[in-house]
Amino acid sequence: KPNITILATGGTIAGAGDSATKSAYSAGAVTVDKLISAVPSINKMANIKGEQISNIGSQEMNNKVWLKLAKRVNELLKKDDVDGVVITHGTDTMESTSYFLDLTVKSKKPIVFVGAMRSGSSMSADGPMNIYNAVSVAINKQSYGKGVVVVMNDEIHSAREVTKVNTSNVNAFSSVNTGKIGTVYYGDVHYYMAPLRKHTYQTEFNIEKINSLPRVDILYGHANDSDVFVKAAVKAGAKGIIHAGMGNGNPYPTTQTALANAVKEGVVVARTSRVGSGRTNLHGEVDDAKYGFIVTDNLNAQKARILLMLGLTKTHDKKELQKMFFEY
Ligand SMILES: NC(=O)C[C@H](N)C(=O)O
Repeated sequence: KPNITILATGGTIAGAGDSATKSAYSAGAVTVDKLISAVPSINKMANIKGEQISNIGSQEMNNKVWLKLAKRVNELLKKDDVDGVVITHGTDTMESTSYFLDLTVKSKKPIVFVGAMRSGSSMSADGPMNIYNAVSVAINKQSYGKGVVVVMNDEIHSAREVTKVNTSNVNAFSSVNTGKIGTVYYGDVHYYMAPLRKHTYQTEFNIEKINSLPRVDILYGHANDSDVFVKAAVKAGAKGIIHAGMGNGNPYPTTQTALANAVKEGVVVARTSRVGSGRTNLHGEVDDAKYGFIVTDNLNAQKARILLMLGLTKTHDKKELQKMFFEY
């Protein structure tokens, strides 16, 4: 039997409430052992070990946990007696943590994120089936070399592509630009696509000696916007700003001037879009060459933030950073 380690970080999948029919609950309430014992059938598929990394609602996710988790996964997957990992995680920031690991874990072995939209005490909790499916994906030979994947609601998504698209439905995840890469139905795994952008074993980012990450802020553009938040971000010490602009990443004029000034002060400004799908293209309505902006390709703001943080650990050269956005 393959050896799978389940690393628990918290989330609704580890949540508990007082009533099966009421919405109130606390995320990160039960430990990894309890999560594993709720799905005894996974012990028939694999030798399962559990580790607790954190026990938080994923809205509390932070750089410290990201670095701890990524370093631990790198360490585990180097071992001959670990064949893959499953990471239980809250759904609010699962798209960010999974992408962080996609860019920092150097292994071809399966790395599978899983969460739940209903807590363990809820009627028709989705966690146990999601965990069963996640372990099935982690032991599947076809999962090798596919980078970090997210398993939710019978679907397999690539970490780069997946985003949370619903606040409360069980069907809360979608890969809006490319579609899911596979399905998993009662443990029956089928892949249809593989990610082409660089990930995991192809990554140039090395976090082994890194204990903190550069500050990158996200600003959300809107009609009648202003320059105050750009100035505040620069003052707070941001090394990068992701601007989620209107349409094809368009900032409001006053905001655009402030962003151009931020570039002059050495801040890397990357344009993305608040639309939620599609590429933010260079030199559309914005003269990127003139202002010194770069673009995030089709990454949403929260994913672009991660790539820029990691990029800034290597270089401040805008050409090189722009290249990364076209490669990862
Ligand atoms: N469904 C969930 O997991 C939501 C929760 N707030 C979390 O992200 O931890």
